[in-house]
Formats: sequence, structure tokens, C-alpha cells
Amino acid sequence: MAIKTLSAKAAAALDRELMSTGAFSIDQLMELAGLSVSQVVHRVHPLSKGPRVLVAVGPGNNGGDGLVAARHLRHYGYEPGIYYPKRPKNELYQRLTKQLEDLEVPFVDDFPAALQSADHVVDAIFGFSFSGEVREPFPAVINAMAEAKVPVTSVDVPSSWDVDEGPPKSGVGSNFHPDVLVSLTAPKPLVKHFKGRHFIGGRFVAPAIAKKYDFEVPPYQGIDQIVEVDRDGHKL
Ligand SMILES: NC(=O)C1=CN([C@@H]2O[C@H](COP(=O)(O)OP(=O)(O)OC[C@H]3O[C@@H](n4cnc5c(N)ncnc54)[C@H](O)[C@@H]3O)[C@@H](O)[C@H]2O)[C@@H](O)CC1
Ligand SMILES: [K+]
Repeated sequence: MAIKTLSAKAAAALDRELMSTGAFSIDQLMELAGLSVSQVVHRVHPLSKGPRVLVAVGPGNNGGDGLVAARHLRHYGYEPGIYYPKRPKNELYQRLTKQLEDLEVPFVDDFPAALQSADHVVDAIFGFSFSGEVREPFPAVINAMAEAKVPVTSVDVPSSWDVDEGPPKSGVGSNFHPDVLVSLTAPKPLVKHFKGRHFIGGRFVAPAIAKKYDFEVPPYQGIDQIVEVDRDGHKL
């Protein structure tokens, strides 16, 4: 059976539903999404592989997931660094930034330079609301991630990929193939083009909501916030 996916449009509708009739706040969902991402990084890149995790943070909620993940990783003993070139005025992102500053997590200005001394990269630039051609200053960041010598974990969507169609046929992102993907709530259609290790996270969906949007809640085990799945969406 083929893996069930959520289109960009359905993912946005689910997001709105969770935060209206679902009675969640954005802070709650982002905290759980970021916690899932931190667990995936810990699973694929235990501290023994090197503590320096460079997190590329975009201007929307995908970026917010990256900020939350970085905080958890800091508490696990990693040494995250943050590249965050477009910072919205929104209070939520300001609070997440302050929490990292209080943990003395460094913010870096030059992504390619920071990449030289990173052990692992988290791509939290764009999620399911990305569309069109990648705008500045992100093309150089996507290119650097595409050529990175260390593993890259993408949050929800490999940044620059079309959510429904997959990698661009040419230009920025056409050669970007992250090693790991953390799909939040459910995989997006682009997943059929993804060949690395695939996890599902975002353990907050009620069965009735999953049924309405026609996807499966994966079989989370114990206190895990993540499940690794194969190409058909079955637990590994
Ligand atoms: N319901 C869920 O499953 C949850 C989703 N969350 C996260 O939220 C993400 C979606 O967040 P958002 O809707 O804020 O959007 P995104 O974070 O996907 O991106 C939107 C931002 O990127 C910019 N952008 C879009 N296209 C661009 C382009 N071509 N070049 C440059 N900039 C571009 C937009 O102006 C906007 O600032 C998900 O992918 C997921 O990571 C979690 O935070 C919480 C729970
Ligand atoms: K991403």
C-alpha cells in the first residue's frame, strides 16, 4: 500500500483546524514539532558523532520548529549554532530567540563559513507554505546544504522542494537531497522523491482528525515523539 500523504493545501487546512476547533495554540504545536525534530537528530546523530549542529532557520513556523529543536538539543548536550537571517517581529519567535540566547547558543551570520565546522545540519528554512523560486538570502544556503559533507536533516520539507511535486527540475535546490526527513503529522507528496531516512513526528493528532484528513497516525512507541518508516510508510 502506498504511503498516505497530505498535500500542501490539506496540511495548511489541518494546521488551521488544530488551532481552531482542535483548541491547540501555535506554541504547543511548535514545541511538540521541535521536540520531534530534536529526537530525530539524537537518533541519527548521537552526541558521540559530534556535538556541533548547525540549524538553518527560515522566516515562518518551519523556522520556529528549528529554534525549538535547537533548544532541546542544547539541553541534551549538543552545541547548536543558529543561522537566522530573516527574523519576523512576531512575539513568539522573539521569545524562542531569547530562550536560546539565555542558553548562550550562538547566532551566526555566515552560513557557508559555519558549515565548515558543523557535524550535522538541520534544515528548518521552509515547510509546507513554501512556493515559487527561492528568494534571497536563501539560495546560497540551499546550495551550501546541497554540497555539505555532513548529514542534513530537513524539517517537514526539504527546503526549496515543491511540497506536492518534489525537487525543482533545475536551478536552486535541484541537487539538494537531504539525508534525513522529519515529516510533521504526515508525509507530504514530495516524499516519493526522497531517498534518505524518513521519520514521522508531531505526536499530537487525534484519531478522528487523522481520519478526516485520510492519513495514518504512526505507531509511536512508549515516550517516543518519532517513528521511522519505510517507503510505504510502515514502521521500521
Ligand atoms: N500543523 C502542523 O503540522 C504544524 C506545522 N508546523 C510547522 O509549520 C510549517 C509551516 O509553517 P508556515 O505556514 O509558517 O510556513 P513556512 O515556514 O513553510 O514558510 C513560510 C515563510 O517562508 C516564506 N517563503 C515562502 N516561499 C518563499 C520563497 N520562494 N522564497 C523565500 N521565502 C519564501 C514566506 O514568506 C513565509 O515567511 C510546517 O512545515 C511545519 O514545519 C509546526 O510549527 C506546528 C505544527
Ligand atoms: K525545511
